Amino acid sequence: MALLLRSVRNSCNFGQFTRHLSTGRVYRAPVKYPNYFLATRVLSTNKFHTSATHEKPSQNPFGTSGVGNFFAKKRPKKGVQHHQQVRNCFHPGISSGAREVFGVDGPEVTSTDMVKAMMAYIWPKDDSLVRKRVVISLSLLAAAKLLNVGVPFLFKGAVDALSVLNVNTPADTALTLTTSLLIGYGIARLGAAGFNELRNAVFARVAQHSIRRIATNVFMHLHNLDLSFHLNRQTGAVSKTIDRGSRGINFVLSAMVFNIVPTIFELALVSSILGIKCGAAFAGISMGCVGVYALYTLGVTQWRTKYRVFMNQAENEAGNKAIDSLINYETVKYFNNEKYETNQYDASLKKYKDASLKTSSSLALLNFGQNAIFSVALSAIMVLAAKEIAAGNMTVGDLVMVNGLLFQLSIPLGFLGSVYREVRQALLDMRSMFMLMGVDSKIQSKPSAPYLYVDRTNASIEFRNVCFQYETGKAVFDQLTFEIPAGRKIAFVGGSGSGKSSMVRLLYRFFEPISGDILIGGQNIKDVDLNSLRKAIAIVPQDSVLFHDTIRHNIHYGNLKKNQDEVEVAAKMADLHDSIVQWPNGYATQVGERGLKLSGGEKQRVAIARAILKNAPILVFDEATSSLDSITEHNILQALARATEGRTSICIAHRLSTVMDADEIFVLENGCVGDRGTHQELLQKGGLYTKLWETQNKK
Ligand SMILES: Nc1ncnc2c1ncn2[C@@H]1O[C@H](COP(=O)(O)OP(=O)(O)OP(=O)(O)O)[C@@H](O)[C@H]1O
Repeated sequence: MALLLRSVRNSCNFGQFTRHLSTGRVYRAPVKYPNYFLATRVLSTNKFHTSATHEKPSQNPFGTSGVGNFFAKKRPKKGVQHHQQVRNCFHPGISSGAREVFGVDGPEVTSTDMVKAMMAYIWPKDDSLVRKRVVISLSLLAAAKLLNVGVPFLFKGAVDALSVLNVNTPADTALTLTTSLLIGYGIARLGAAGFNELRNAVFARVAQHSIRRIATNVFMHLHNLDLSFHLNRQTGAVSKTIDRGSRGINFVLSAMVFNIVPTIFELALVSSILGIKCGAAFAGISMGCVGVYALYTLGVTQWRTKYRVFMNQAENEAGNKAIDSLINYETVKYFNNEKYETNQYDASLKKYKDASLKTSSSLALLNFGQNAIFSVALSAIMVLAAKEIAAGNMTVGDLVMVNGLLFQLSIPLGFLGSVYREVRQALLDMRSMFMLMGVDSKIQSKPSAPYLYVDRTNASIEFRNVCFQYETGKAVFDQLTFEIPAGRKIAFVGGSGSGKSSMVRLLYRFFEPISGDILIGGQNIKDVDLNSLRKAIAIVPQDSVLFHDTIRHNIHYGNLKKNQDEVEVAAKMADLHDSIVQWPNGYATQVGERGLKLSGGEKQRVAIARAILKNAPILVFDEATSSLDSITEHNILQALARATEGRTSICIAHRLSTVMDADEIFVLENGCVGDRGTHQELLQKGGLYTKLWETQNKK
């Protein structure tokens, strides 16, 4: 049964799966995500809404999700500068938004900040090729728009030429003129379409390039954030934020360059032409229509925005619930809580549904209002034109031209309305992502911090009066003081929660002590380069979580510069090689998400091999052999004894028999080292160590 449960659980990739399982909101182009809808329908409860509640997908020419780019393997070096550029665009200030989404404080981000930040990507100072492409795209766009505006004029000419056919122009001349004008009309339309498509193709490269850089920067930023951020955040919310944010950027980039700016240009051009050719009344009506249309769209969209915010929050909540529940699949089953989990998930889906329904009904109001404004303006202009024709001031061709111009105007105007809606929504989606970019890492290397050069000869460790707490009023360490000379093997024992793992976190500088100092090789770890500090330590953590990749990759991860032979040597030292070669796929065996396809003992041995491969002067084993049977443990302890020879090592253990041979054993008690000595010395002292030993060895 356990095997069956594990195999079901192993067959799912949570990243992919939860994306399918999320609340079904696809920002654009649902056709591209057929599985997504299938999955939402199958897995969601009956109350689940359908895609009909979403706004219509718009013509996003760059329909790919930013997630693919987000995990792009190659990181452009220039991105580092951009990362800084983007971060510099934000004004610091505490935001409740960042706390809601990520559980941490972060800067508030305005739409102007985001547009500025994006401009740094779309017009990069350090990449002339991208800038050239932007210029070419804009030139193509201008050419397409000019041809487009010319189309109604050519048509007017053709109609007027036909209407004078029987008056005073010879038939042949009129027909030739009409034919030429109609050919010109066809060429203009074709040219406009051709330039538009070319512009799309050129700009696609700019957009994809920018999105990749932004996504890479967000990813890099996430890795630079403190452990405390990652302990507070929920994976579902962060991944949704990045997913929506990257797609938002995609949309805003194309909308800004190709819809908003050119449409305003086209509106101004058409209104001026109407004014010049047909008189002030025509221009007045058309400009009035544009003004009322814009005001109405802005006002209603502003009002609708809150529903989108609710939708995002509810979607994050549902995503988190789904991930949490599915990650704990076995626990849910052990306690028969499937119904409870489903109800919890359904409750968050209901919130999403309610917000989503409000979004769609408000959209209907917006669409209707926009159509009403345009229809009234169109009718007024046509009545005016009819009067002018009757008075002999305009020709039928003029009427056709006015009609053509207005219809031509209605397309970008309608599109501008929907683009504005989408842009507002995309900006909201991006806001969370940029807020994430604004969250600062408190633990960083000081500028020009020296590299920590330590080797086996000088890798001593010292804690001097270290006080530390995760939460106010709950001290973990109170004046913790000890010294480990280079090359010594020290064991840390103590009750559960006495702070053994926290001590290692401080050593890695994942957290800062409130007071006191930690020194490695005589250098305060606060003052040295953070990377060099972490390079000096290899750890087998308490929970050995692996990557969803092959066993070879997971061992190799310890030091990517090592070759495959060295990977196998490390596996041999960790007593794992013989097992691996017996598996059908050997070193190419996939370990499953978080190593779920391996047993606890196998995972632990992969983690040991990985730490051995890192070949650092300081080794930390945090309950490294707790999941092993006695024989394997014995073999590994011998291998570890060889691996730790000459290195400074810290062994954290509950099973005291595994640390008896340590040079010295430190007993953590009440936030400091209560007792220290060799195994025999501690037994003679009769303190906590003796109690633990006697309890463990009771027959
Ligand atoms: N991120 C955190 N936020 C708040 N408290 C924490 C956090 N991590 C650990 N703690 C608390 O700090 C104390 C020390 O935890 P730590 O994991 O260091 O103990 P430990 O000695 O390694 O325990 P064990 O032997 O059970 O693994 C515990 O009371 C724990 O609840």
